[in-house]
Amino acid sequence: MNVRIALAGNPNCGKTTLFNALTGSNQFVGNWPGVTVEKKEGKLKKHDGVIVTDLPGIYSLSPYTLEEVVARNYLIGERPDVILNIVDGTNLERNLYLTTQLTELGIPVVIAVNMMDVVAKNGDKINVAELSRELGCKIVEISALKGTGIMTAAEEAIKAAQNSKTVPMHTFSGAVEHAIAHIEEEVLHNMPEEQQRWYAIKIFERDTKAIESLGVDEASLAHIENDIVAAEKELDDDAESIITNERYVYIANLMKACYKKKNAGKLSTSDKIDKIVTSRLLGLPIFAVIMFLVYYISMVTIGSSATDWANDGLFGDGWHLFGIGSSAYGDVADEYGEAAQIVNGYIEFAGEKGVDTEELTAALDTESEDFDAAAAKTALDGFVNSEAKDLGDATYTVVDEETMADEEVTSSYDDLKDAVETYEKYDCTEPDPADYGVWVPGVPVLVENALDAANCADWLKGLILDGIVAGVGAVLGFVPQMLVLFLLLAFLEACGYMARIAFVLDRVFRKFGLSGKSFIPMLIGTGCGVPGIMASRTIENDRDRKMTIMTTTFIPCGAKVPFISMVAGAIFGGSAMIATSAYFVGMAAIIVSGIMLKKTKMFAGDPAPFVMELPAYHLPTLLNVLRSMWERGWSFIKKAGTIILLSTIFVWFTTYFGFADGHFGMLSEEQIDSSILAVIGNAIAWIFAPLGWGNWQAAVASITGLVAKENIVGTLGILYGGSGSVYGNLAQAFTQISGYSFLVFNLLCAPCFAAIGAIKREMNNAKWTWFAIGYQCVFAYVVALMVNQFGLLFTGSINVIGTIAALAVLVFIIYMLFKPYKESNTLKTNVKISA
Ligand SMILES: Nc1nc2c(ncn2[C@@H]2O[C@H](COP(=O)(O)OP(=O)(O)OP(=O)(O)O)[C@@H](O)[C@H]2O)c(=O)[nH]1
Ligand SMILES: [Mg+2]
Repeated sequence: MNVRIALAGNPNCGKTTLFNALTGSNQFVGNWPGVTVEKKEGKLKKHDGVIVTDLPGIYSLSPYTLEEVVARNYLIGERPDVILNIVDGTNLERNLYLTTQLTELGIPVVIAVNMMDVVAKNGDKINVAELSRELGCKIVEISALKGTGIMTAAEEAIKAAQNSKTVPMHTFSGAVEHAIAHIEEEVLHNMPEEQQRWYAIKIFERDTKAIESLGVDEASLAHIENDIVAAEKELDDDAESIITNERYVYIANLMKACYKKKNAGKLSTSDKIDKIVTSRLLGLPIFAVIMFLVYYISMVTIGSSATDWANDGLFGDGWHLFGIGSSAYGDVADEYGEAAQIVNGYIEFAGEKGVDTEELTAALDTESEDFDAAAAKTALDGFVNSEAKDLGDATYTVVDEETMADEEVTSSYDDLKDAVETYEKYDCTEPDPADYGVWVPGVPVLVENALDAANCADWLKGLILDGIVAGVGAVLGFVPQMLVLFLLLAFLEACGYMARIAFVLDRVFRKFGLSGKSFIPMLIGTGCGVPGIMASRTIENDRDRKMTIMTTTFIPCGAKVPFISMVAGAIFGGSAMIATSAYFVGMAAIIVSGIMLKKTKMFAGDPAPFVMELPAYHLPTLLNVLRSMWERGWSFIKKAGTIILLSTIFVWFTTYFGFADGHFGMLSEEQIDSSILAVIGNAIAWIFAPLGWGNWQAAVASITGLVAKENIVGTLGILYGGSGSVYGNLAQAFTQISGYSFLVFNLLCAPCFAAIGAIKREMNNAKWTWFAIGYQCVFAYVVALMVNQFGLLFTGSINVIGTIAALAVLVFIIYMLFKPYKESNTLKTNVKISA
């Protein structure tokens, strides 16, 4: 027995929630219309041979947007065995409009009235028995969220598929029915009887698609037209409006008979919240504050401490279990570190002054095999009591660990004596973190020990440690931060606030050629650009949609976050401003591109009205929020285990192998400049020289970023790993200006291959795809050029040609921004306005 159940209903009525509950799938659920944009199939739990299909939401069977076409084509073209019509019980009147159409298709229909938990809480009453009798189909009350009634609904659907027909109970007024009967007789008599009515009504509405698909001939059409015109005359309206209006009148009567609202006329809580949140005055400021909080919490407070743990602890030297002992150890380590710095500085200074310090240095070397604390103390005491006495103040250089900057320090003889005392207190040995609480070694340490124990070959050890662990670890280190970000976004989505933002932002977005609905693709794009680009399907207007596809990936996606954090940490001392500014740069890029592109011929067209329903606010379930957080986070982790792993292995091999000293082989740290990768990088680095970072490492990282943006971090991690910390080496390789230019370029340029694929699919046109990618790359290049050149200008090191080029670009952009443009006030295409 094979049964295909289709879940059909208005957007945001809970189809996907029900689908997940029935099939055990994990499809995305969000509290706004248009979450599902493709049909999804799943097997019904505990029932063999029953396939459930989740469809995008539709308001009617006359589709406006792309994803509505998907749903309609499935219902009409593939004809499922039964339709399970999900109806939002809190929005009965509007939802039943679709129901009246579904019952005409000649496919058995079972209605599931969803959100019954909310209906009950509001104290509203639905007379299900009466409604079922009026509509002619079985009705089940359910709550997809709580899981009540859902199996009953599915089982009723299976029963209906096997042995019942749904006969539309609703009839139109006499003249219309007369015309419909004629149409059925004239052109549809060859069709199975139950399917005739739906097509007859469509032909009555003069639906060109239906007429074309049936291939109705001219003569019959002319014949039918007489009946239609007669009905139009009698009812004094056009055919399509007659049908729409009569459906609404019918539903209004149904509602009177079957629905009792408890607090009729009063504002609901959602309405009250919306009065503030979407108000003209407060809407935008509230949005700004909430977004700031989201990024502050995830990037600065919780997120960054979690990320520090992951980077320095889990994928670093190690960490204290539960953090116990880490502050005690921190104090001790600081005390020892300061003392050691003075002691070493003094010895270095003495060496410069001609004192023979060789023996002393050897005695203090804790790495050496015959290190002995007592001997070290004796040697040091000897130094303090004789040679050091005559030296006076010592001046020496210290290298700052974070910034790698050199610093001149002067210490007196008394400082030395104090320092030596402290130093000897620790037996001239760096304190061991394991003495303070439970010390868990980091992954690299564990792996290194294991490899040493296994007597692993040097090159393999290098590949595993410097290649795989360093590269993949650098990416995974950012998982905690991203999970916090995704958690907060999932909450905002699920409670219903995101839909409000689309509404609030529409007033702003409209000014630069986008729709408020473009916000949702961009928002989803903060997680990953691929679903972000796909979400643009809900935008009705073709121009708005293309523009959204082109600009969505300007917003930093999850994969770009690690590299933004890396630039901020290494080059800008960990400033939170950098991460925040990346989102502003992304936003600004969208705005500027929108305004400029809108004025080109390609994007000229009709303005589109904003139509979107605002879902009721509700407190999301913890499970749903966690699920959506995990979905996004998991895809990030999965990528680290596959594509990023392969890329890091590739980067490692090409980094450590190459031609040096006349033969091909493995290179030492100092010879990296002759590696295969360096040769490739050097060949293209000149392109980026005007942007301030014409070094081969950065060029290579930008290229590997096209495979997956996480690779930028992994690649830089390997290329700048060498001796010293990655951050320190990066700080030396970039200035703040060139670092920011590097960030801006990689933020705005073409997205990863997966997202390019999504652009191609959604544009469905090679020319547009290339235009989009080309535009993104050129735009990224010129913005980075301006950052670098104007930055240099302000710091006084001018490059004449570069500055002129940057100025020319700036002038062009300003010209495009202020070039007069008038969007037509009238619509050029015909738009139907229905009730
Ligand atoms: N209170 C309550 N909320 C529900 C119920 N069913 C679904 N929801 C919520 O309604 C919102 C929309 O759910 P989805 O399953 O994404 O709706 P959909 O019909 O698939 O929406 P589209 O894919 O946009 O057409 C989510 O926030 C759900 O948590 C229910 O029975 N009770
Ligand atoms: Mg859905």
